Amino acid sequence: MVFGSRVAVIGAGSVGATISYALLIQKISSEIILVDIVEEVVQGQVLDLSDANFISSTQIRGGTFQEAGQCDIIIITAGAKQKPTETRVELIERNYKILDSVIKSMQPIKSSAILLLVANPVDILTYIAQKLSGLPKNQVIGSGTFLDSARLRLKIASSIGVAENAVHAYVLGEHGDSQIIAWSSAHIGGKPLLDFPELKNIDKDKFAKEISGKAYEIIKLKGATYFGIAGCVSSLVQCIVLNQKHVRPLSTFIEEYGCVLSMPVVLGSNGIERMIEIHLDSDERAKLKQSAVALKQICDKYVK
Ligand SMILES: NC(=O)C1=CN([C@@H]2O[C@H](COP(=O)(O)OP(=O)(O)OC[C@H]3O[C@@H](n4cnc5c(N)ncnc54)[C@H](O)[C@@H]3O)[C@@H](O)[C@H]2O)C=CC1
Ligand SMILES: CC(=O)C(=O)O
Repeated sequence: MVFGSRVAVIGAGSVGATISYALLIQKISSEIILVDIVEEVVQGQVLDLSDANFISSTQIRGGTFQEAGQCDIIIITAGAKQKPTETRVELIERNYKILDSVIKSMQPIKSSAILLLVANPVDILTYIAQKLSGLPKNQVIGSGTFLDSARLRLKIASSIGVAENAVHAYVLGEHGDSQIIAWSSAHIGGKPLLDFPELKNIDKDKFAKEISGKAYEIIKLKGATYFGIAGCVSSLVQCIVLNQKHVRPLSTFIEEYGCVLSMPVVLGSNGIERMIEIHLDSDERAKLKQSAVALKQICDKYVK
């Protein structure tokens, strides 16, 4: 456990509770403070999660928005989730209002805090949180396409027969329907991914649809996704707390596009340290730009 690493989880629904459980198991934070507008939900989750306290050195309790604002890492999961067939972008009206009220209720936010957005549409909400929170942009991050990239690596790893962490491949852009797979830079052991016989003749569009459609598939079957994102977020918390400087595809402000999208970034204890300029071919670049223009139009409706 790293002494003094306090994490707030705002939103104690499926995603917030599962992230809290992953953090408990990870034993990296000193304390988790769970916050929700529905007090009974917080009480219930804390009682349930504290039954697992015997396997952890991390304490969990309910708290106020003000206390959350003073934590080292503030994870925002509060928000409506997609109904089957609903897109993430369609959540913006509801989740903008929730985010606005959460950020106002936490003010003044600790100046060194890292704000980690998870609620959807995560890229647009990250952009809005960068504007509303008053924190430097590198401290306001979205989980972005880290989860999509994990889905991609799993699928590739199982078709080639290597470990997932041997697959160097990213989903970039929107954590949503316009995301792109950066095929042109993807490799295993330095060999371009598409040179592997197992992948040489794949239908890239169909493959990409399976990755971007995985959340829809899970939501259709069980109503929500939460284990994958909890794994992603707890590993991001570890990276921040231990200043590990891993490279992850996260929602970050892209100067060139004037909006927030996922690109590979170096993550450390001060947040995003820098973006990695990944090679993209002209088709990938064009699709990314198209996605950025569409997202920026939505962002501009909410904050200038
Ligand atoms: N970025 C990603 O990869 C993923 C994002 N998500 C997103 O996470 C969000 C949460 O999903 P679930 O936990 O499944 O939903 P949920 O409905 O189980 O929980 C949402 C919680 O937010 C709370 N809430 C609403 N307004 C609030 C406010 N003003 N202050 C504090 N709490 C408030 C609700 O009371 C509820 O407990 C959704 O937007 C979902 O789309 C889900 C999975 C992956
Ligand atoms: C719900 C969501 O954003 C996901 O599982 O990718």
